[in-house]
Amino acid sequence: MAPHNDSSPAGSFTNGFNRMSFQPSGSSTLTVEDLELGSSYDSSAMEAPISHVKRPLVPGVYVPTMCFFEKDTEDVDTVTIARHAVRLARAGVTGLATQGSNGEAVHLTHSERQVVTATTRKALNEAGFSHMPIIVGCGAQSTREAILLCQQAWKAGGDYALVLPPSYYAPLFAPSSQTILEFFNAVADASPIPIIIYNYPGAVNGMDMSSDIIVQLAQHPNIVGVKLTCGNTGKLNRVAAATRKLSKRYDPKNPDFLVLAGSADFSIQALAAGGHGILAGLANIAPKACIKTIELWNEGKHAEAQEIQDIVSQGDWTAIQGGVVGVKAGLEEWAGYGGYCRSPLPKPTPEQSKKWKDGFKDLVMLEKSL
Ligand SMILES: N[C@@H](CC=O)C(=O)O
Repeated sequence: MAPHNDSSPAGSFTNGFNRMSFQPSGSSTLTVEDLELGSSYDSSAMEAPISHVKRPLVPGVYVPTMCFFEKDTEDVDTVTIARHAVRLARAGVTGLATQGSNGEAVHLTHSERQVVTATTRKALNEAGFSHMPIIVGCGAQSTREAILLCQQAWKAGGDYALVLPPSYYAPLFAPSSQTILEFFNAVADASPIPIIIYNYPGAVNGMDMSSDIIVQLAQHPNIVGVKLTCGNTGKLNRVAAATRKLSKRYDPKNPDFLVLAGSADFSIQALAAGGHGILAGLANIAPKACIKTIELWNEGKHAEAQEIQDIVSQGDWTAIQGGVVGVKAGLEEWAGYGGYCRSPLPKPTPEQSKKWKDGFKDLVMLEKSL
């Protein structure tokens, strides 16, 4: 059994149930020509060589970062992307995820996705956070495109791939069917970076993967975690328990298979059920509050953790209702940056912006006090 932070070379970046080698080592460089983006982008992030070092996936708070756009042109705003990544890192989060739901991946071309990831990697490295892992959303409708996204994520400096099941043709197969099993196994076989399963029924035509299929997939040597946005803590408990048992030498500080709550509003519930942390959009607004909730729980200060969780859950209700538009409006109102989502997502009216601002107020006050 090899935990993630063992001293193996950057060629065996896998879970410990069944060790195999996938991760190519060395370095890669993206070029503007590769990306065919034109001249409006800051090319420095793409042209810096990206060295692929091993960044362990440990328990904690992971943030699916927002993607930012220039107000007039809707071009990717690399300056704000870099600034936001560094702000989160300085707040103490464990890792970042680009191209999650909050990162508007569905609004980006493949090239733009690489720009966002490379910009984030470069910003973290330059600010002294070169150890911090980046997870990259790589879900796609075909197995072939998902593999391509994993390869591009690796090339742009991503360490792990967050993969949703395909869903457009969902009526043709069940969420826990052989088709889904084969999809994840094929992507994991071919991906140069380890896979984290993303179970988010709301984003994929209602497809809700069962604990049985997740545990089965967890035994693939290149599948190393799950983000459960389904909010089902019973499922989370079953997956955490089964993967713990599968582990030959379970280390809670460095588990072979990381089980993450997909929303901040069930952080302590997930920890109580054997989970290892969160990968949650609300941490864009209040990273310290999310971290504090988990720290207090892990220190056994359950009443204090519950108090903070109460505020976090209320804030998350605003994020859930406002979605990516509301979270961006909250950032703009409280942190002075954020801007708008890419079209066709609507720009909030002044009344809506005030509503989202007020909805995050208690959470932001808590955040500022930490
Ligand atoms: N509510 C979720 C949305 C996606 O998983 C989050 O907090 O990130």
